[in-house]
Amino acid sequence: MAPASSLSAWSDLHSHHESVGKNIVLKDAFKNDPKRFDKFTRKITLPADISSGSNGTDIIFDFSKNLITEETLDKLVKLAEEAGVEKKRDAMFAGEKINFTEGRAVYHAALRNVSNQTMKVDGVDVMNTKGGVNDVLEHMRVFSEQVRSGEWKGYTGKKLTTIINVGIGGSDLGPVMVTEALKHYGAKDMTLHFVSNIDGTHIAEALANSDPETTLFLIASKTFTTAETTTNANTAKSWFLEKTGGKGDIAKHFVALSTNESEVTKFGIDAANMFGFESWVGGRYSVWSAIGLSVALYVGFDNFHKFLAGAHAMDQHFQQAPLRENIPAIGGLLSVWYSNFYGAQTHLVAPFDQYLHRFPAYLQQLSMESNGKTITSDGSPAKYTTGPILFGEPCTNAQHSFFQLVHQGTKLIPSDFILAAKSHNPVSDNLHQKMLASNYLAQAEALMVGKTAEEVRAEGNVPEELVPHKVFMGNRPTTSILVGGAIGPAELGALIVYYEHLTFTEGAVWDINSFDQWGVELGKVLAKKILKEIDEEGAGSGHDSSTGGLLGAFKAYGGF
Ligand SMILES: O=P(O)(O)OC[C@H]1O[C@H](O)[C@H](O)[C@@H](O)[C@@H]1O
Repeated sequence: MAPASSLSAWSDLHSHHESVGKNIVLKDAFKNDPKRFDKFTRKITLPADISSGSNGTDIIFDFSKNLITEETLDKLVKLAEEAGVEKKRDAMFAGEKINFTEGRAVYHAALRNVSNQTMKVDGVDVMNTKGGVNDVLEHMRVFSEQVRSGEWKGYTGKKLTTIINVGIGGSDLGPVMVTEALKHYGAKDMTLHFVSNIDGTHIAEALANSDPETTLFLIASKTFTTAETTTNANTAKSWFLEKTGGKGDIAKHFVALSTNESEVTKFGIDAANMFGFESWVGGRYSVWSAIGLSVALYVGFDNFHKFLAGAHAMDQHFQQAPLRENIPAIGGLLSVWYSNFYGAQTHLVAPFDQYLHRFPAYLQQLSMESNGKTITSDGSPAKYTTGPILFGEPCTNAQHSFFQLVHQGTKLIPSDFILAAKSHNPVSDNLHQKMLASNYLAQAEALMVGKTAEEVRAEGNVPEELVPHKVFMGNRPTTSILVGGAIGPAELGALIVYYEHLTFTEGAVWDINSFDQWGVELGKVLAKKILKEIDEEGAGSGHDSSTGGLLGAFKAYGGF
């Protein structure tokens, strides 16, 4: 494929931005077109049997507060067509090796293919082959039901009620985010810990309150070679063997979620207690795989299955809807519009939902590890900016910290706001929910309409020198996502996949490989060298004076 900037739709969008885009005044656009909301809102309805309520949940994506006209959308769709977004999407769903730097298919959609359509990689049916998607799901179902019911017992015959997931990156962020988001559905007698950091504090704190007789360790690592995870896992194993006086049965208390059977067995976990997946599942897309075992244990397999089914519904939408109606494709194209034509550098995601408090952290890996790339498909550097800096925090908290910059700073920050119409906790007669919703609506409105100097003056009693400080420029774009019910497993699955395919669309337009992550390697290699040097005499070798100086100081102060 060609670099995006060589496409004719790209230059066309540049002229369109000059003549139309930069002159759009959103509040006027709404005044002039009473149908703007309808024109730019898209909806997906989840099947009733997987939705959180008794009817199928609608999820509304209101794109109308974005800096677009109908013509802009047409031109963005044209860009997607010229960039081959649909072709690339179809290649992904056909199991082609679109991860071209690693020679791998990108097939996480197979993990949530609950309608069991035929999906093949290299001619092999990945759904029904031995050890394939359906076999692993069945293994997860049986195991999670045994643990939850107490049929699976620890070495002294007790039920396992503490789950410690040891993993990092995609082997951590998905499970953490999803178990937090679905806490309402979680087993009340279960305590979960997620140990990711190599900082010994993380594992120490998790072990401090855990009882080896009732603790289950999930060692989650696609490669089973990640330094943090193998080190934390070994520390956990030593703790377990020491606390049980060597009587503890590893087979009852340790399972592995991995693609690497030989490393798993070397670690001492029986292959029978390994939940596998394939190399075509990228780490940041692995919560749908065996890596999601903590989710299945916590919320139960039926709910895990609904989570997959909600994701599948969004996959089907992405595969089938024409680009102009395609929700994730529109999300991705808007991101390109702001990044490449308005010079926006960031993307804010603010869930108005406490259960989604780790959602932005999860999306950081999804977005930035996927599209934080410079090199295009022909090996040359992109002549345009790529992946935005994604950040966020739940609201209303974020309003009281960094929203100042979003409202009055010098940067354009396209923002997504997410709200569920129904709360799982409608306390105080829904007062909290109504206040939450009023903020969700008010923030998007305030960012859009702003406040002029005349309006500030009209409020009266404002000294003239304060007027400019109280002006809000407005015209700041937001996408409002409204879940027409409560966020249950299926709704969450669909929301995640919206962002997955939004990220896919961006990468497809930018002509980069969204599925490798070479950028994380250099630091790992240097850390290995320095680790050795900490145990050797001196302050290492071949370093710049800053690194060498700090290494020496660390050794002196730390007593190494
Ligand atoms: O699951 P693992 O093989 O242990 O990998 C864990 C993580 O580490 C790597 O450095 C990658 O950047 C991530 O994409 C991955 O999710």
